[in-house]
Amino acid sequence: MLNEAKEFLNIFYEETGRPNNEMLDRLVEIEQQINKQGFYEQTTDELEYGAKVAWRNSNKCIGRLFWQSLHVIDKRHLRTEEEIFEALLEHIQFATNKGRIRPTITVFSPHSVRIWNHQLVRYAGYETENGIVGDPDSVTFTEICENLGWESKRGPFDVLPLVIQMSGKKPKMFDIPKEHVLEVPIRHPEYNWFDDFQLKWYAVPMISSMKLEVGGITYAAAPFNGWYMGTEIGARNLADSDRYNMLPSIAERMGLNTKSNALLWKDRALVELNVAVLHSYKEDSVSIVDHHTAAQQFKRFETNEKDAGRDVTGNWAWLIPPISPATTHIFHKPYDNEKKTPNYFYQKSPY
Ligand code: HEM
Ligand SMILES: N=C(Nc1cccc(CNC[C@@H]2CCCN2)c1)c1cccs1
Repeated sequence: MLNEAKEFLNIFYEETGRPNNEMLDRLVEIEQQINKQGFYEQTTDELEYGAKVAWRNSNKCIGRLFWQSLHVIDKRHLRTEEEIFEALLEHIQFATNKGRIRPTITVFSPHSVRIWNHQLVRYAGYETENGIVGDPDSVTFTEICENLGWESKRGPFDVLPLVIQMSGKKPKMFDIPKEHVLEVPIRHPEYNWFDDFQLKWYAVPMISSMKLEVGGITYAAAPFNGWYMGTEIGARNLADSDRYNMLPSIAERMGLNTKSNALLWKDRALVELNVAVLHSYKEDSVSIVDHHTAAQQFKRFETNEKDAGRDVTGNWAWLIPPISPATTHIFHKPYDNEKKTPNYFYQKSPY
């Protein structure tokens, strides 16, 4: 832990222009804390910078240009599930900001809290005798919520409750008041029949299942949000055959012959679904980025990093968008997938 603390302190002091002698004093303090208690407590400044650098080091993220503008909320002092629930509602409200989404992370006490949700807002999924209703990705977690007593409406877009567990205790479940959840109905700029699908999606993606690692300290509950790239919703969440599987129905309404692959009916339906997603979010003034703009922003990130004398690391397979990947510069170059810390990592499931 001391070595990881030293490595991080070097980055923190060097990149923020803090004096070297202060770093040495701080390192003595940290070494004493570790020798005495087996761990150390980071200052809010250290934590804030660490969370930003962790974003900068996230190899799968195309949105890293804005890494320095992350809002970091320090909630390490909270001790009860109720306080944590309140802090999560504050996060949702602050990040949503009536649609002008603010990239934000809330950091809770290391190792003592787990949030069982994959994302703070996500739709439930139900196995029924005639297929799955809602989001197939959520079926397992939905069953857990129902076993914990959650009353579900068994509809296609039911927002799941928050499940918060303090170490050593049973998890507690909290419904999110619906006025906290901003959603966007999906409509198409030209095809009026698109409304008949009654599709919608939530405005803000807030990942709550990953851990933040900074300077040897692991924060197992540190939910973070950005805004969506349109393809996440239009080319995966609503399109995948094992998600909302909308392509056949859209192609049908477009009058395409779905018997012949060569007519590219899937591709035409995909493009129109993505046009609809971007159109709907923009018309409702909810932040979103198309994959072409996102790739251009990522190019600027690469240039900035080079100018800062840092090597950019990345995971090519995740960085290319799922539609028209070869129309972006990313497709045409390799990326070094070296894992640096600070960073965000997967962690073992709490259930
Ligand atoms: C501001 C707008 C942002 C956009 C448009 C964006 C875009 C994306 C996209 C499209 C992915 C791939 C997700 C997938 O395919 O499932 C991704 C992954 C990721 N992003 Fe970003 N991002 C943004 C902000 C952030 C922020 C604020 C953080 C953390 C502070 C972050 C951390 C990550 C991480 C850790 C992954 C990899 C997730 C995994 O391994 O499953 N991103 N991002
Ligand atoms: N735009 C976003 N998308 C995003 C980022 C990280 C992780 C995810 C969810 N990825 C998991 C899904 C499910 C399997 C493959 N993709 C989405 C952001 C979410 C939080 C900050 S940015």
